[in-house]
Amino acid sequence: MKENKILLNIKNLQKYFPIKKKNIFQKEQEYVKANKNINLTIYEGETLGIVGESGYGKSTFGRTIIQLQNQTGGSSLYYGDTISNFLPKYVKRVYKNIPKVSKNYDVDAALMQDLKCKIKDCQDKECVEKVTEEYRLEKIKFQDKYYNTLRLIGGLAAYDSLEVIKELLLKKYQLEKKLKKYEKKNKERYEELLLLKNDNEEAIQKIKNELKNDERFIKYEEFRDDGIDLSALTSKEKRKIRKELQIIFQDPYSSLDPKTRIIDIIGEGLLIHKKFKTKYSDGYREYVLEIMEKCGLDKEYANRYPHEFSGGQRQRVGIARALALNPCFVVCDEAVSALDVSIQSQIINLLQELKDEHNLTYLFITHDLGVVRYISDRIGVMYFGNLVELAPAEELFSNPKHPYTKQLLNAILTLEDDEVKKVNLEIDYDSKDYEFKYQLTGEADPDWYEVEPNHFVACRLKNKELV
Ligand SMILES: Nc1ncnc2c1ncn2[C@@H]1O[C@H](COP(=O)(O)OP(=O)(O)OP(=O)(O)O)[C@@H](O)[C@H]1O
Repeated sequence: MKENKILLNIKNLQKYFPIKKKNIFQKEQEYVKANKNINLTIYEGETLGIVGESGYGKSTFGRTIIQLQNQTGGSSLYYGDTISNFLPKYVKRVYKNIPKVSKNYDVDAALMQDLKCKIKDCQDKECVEKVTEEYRLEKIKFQDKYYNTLRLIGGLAAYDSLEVIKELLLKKYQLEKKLKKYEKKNKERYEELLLLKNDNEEAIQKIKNELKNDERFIKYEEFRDDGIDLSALTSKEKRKIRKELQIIFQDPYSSLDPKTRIIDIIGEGLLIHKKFKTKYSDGYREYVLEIMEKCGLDKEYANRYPHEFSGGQRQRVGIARALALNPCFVVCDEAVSALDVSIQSQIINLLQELKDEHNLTYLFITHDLGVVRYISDRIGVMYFGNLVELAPAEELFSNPKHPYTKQLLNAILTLEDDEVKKVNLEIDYDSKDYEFKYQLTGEADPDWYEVEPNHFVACRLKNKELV
């Protein structure tokens, strides 16, 4: 792992799939809660493994982060690009709504505070649990409502006239947009706009200087964050950013179009993202052939069809397709699970080599604990749509804390004996500072507690002051 630069910061990620109503009288919409409330930071250059049994939401998580599926709650902040370069549309919307949203902020923040106090007033454990859960859910709603605003405007939220802030920031957005447009087309206009931008920046800075010692300014300024919220992008923007966020699928048989030649499968994204105009453009063929070679595919095979390849070779095609656009983040969704063991290790080695060469970051989803231990820097354990434990790979294997992680590791250790001894998850698993109240219904314990440095576990804290 390189010097710990954050690439993605995932906050309260939620993905619910609506279930078709059983009949016309059913009023309440029901959901499959595939990802419930996931919080996670992914660092540039790391391989983060995600393990858990089938159906616990691993694939959904991988696809939702890169917005192949729409996120139904929370934010996924991406730092591989900047707000001022990408200029997402939601930023304009947030600026427009500053006065409206801010009007309710203090009232809602006070309500949150009341709820927090209510926990302290509780007389029994049952009440504490109920109000804590209520607080947790309200906090997610609160963050969804306000955090994109606070991340973008920071301490400026403390200024008396939010109309002025709104106008200044909207102007900033528009100028940045125009600057991008004229950058290559019209040097004179570009210079003119640059002067206007400097004026605008000066005006904003003046307000910041005025507010510098204001308590509220300091408080709000801490929220400032340059991450792009992937979940707030439009479909078009999601497609645009997808070139940086790629996925390698499990099944090398079904994920490749049987009627398309290998060269066209690998090059398709290059044309979609306009890296080349057509497949006859100068350099296109050479570019694709070079990627093929890097991924261990003979250039001679460029015009062949997927069915002419073995499983391992097809997976190399899948990798070449994902890497053609030079992404920085790649989700490997059970990328080696369908392959024979000997081929598996070749593909894993290829992924490692490519990672070093291109400074990639991997989210490596698998149910294979041997593979995940070998390839990952850190591992997250998924249980019923929640991340229940996160730790450096060796730490997780040598010092698992969560009952489900223990069960998972216990299962591989005893599989060879043909007898899987499962830990009973329904027990209270006690320790000095934290406990697990785990039921097989899969509701997660609400606290995400750092039990050792970089080792997090979802549990309940006995003593809330520890947080
Ligand atoms: N498009 C969808 N529509 C409705 N439900 C879905 C959809 N995709 C996934 N699910 C449901 O979400 C839950 C999590 O599925 P997911 O595929 O993410 O799990 P997984 O841990 O990756 O399992 P596997 O290893 O078997 O793929 C499952 O209950 C699944 O049925």
